[in-house]
Amino acid sequence: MIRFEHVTKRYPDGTTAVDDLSFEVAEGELVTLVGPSGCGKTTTMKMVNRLIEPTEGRILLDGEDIAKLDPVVLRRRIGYVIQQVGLFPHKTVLENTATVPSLLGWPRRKARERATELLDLVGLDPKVHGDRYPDQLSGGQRQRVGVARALAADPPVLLMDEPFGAVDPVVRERLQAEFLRLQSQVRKTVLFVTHDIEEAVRLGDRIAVYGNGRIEQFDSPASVLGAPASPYVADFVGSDRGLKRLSVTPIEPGDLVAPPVVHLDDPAGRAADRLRAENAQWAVVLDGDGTLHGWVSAEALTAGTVRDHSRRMEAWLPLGANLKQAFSVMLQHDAGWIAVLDGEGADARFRGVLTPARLHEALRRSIDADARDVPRDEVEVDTVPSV
Ligand SMILES: Nc1ncnc2c1ncn2[C@@H]1O[C@H](COP(=O)(O)OP(=O)(O)OP(=O)(O)O)[C@@H](O)[C@H]1O
Repeated sequence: MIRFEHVTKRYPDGTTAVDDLSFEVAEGELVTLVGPSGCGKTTTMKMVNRLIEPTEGRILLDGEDIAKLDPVVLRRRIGYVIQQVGLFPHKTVLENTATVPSLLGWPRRKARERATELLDLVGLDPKVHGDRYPDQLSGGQRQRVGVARALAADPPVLLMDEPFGAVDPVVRERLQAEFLRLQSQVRKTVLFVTHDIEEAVRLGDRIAVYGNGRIEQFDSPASVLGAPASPYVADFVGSDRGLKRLSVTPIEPGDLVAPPVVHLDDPAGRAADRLRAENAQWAVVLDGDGTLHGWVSAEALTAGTVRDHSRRMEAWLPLGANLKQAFSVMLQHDAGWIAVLDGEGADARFRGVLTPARLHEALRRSIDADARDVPRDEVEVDTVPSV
């Protein structure tokens, strides 16, 4: 979709901002460009919409050399979001959002309808915020309008230059989560510049780690964190990269253990026998239809049915949630394990449980799997015996 071929940018004063860059962004992919200040990220991005022209090399958009396209026509295919947002102060939020469709000559009503739809999509209520002016919005809301405006003409490509850089960390996290949700719906091809490695790993399908005009590593977030290509990258991602990697490592079926399972209406005596036979202290309790109800301890199973003794289990996640969420849920519920289901709906089935030891093992196996380029369930790691 976007292809850089040996692109170099030298500014007139002799600064080489980008040096012989070659990489490709696939259709619908979100690539984050991350690196310290001044390493060439913004220059890279601005060459895509021709705010800056390369000195050497070429950039292809859908196979077409962008140097041969009219810049105005080119920019219609590219949404652009920057940190300073750049909303027109004398125009309402709705008018700001409708800017590009209006420029493209859409009928006024259609442009406003589209703007209304977009505001909704980025989490702003058009009825509440649509008629306000930019200075009547919070920083986070202004950023949302910036994203809505960039998406208004439905361009296939989005360029985002530190779009969430100016808001506080809490708002920033929320905007990132909302943007991920939005991207899963609209599937744009996105180049996203940030100097924040946490943001880069959270948002990127792949990350380009920049160092002085060159890409030092271009890889999945898990690989960049698990197997940095050079001491420079290792230093940039930080010594706590194992911890950061938790957030990009999903829970897989092979990570789960299968504890004894009993049903709500089982007689307590029979359930107690099962647990004794399996030498287990507790069991997972399922409803009649196989959905998760909770858990029961072996010693509680005295008389009646399992229902009389079982406790509700709030500590659960769906498969595919990441290990950081798993750890966080364990801490939040002070739980020694969490249940893992095959989805989030009311009919989600119980798949197994994740324990702290298995969580650690999953992390180690995923690092090993990336280093050896094999699927995670093919990796064996030595398990530290429990004490
Ligand atoms: N117009 C210009 N003339 C000369 N040098 C420039 C110009 N614009 C940028 N540079 C230099 O090119 C290099 C790359 O700049 P660029 O803005 O691409 O970096 P960046 O990685 O986006 O940095 P930041 O994170 O601080 O925005 C820097 O050394 C910068 O000083």
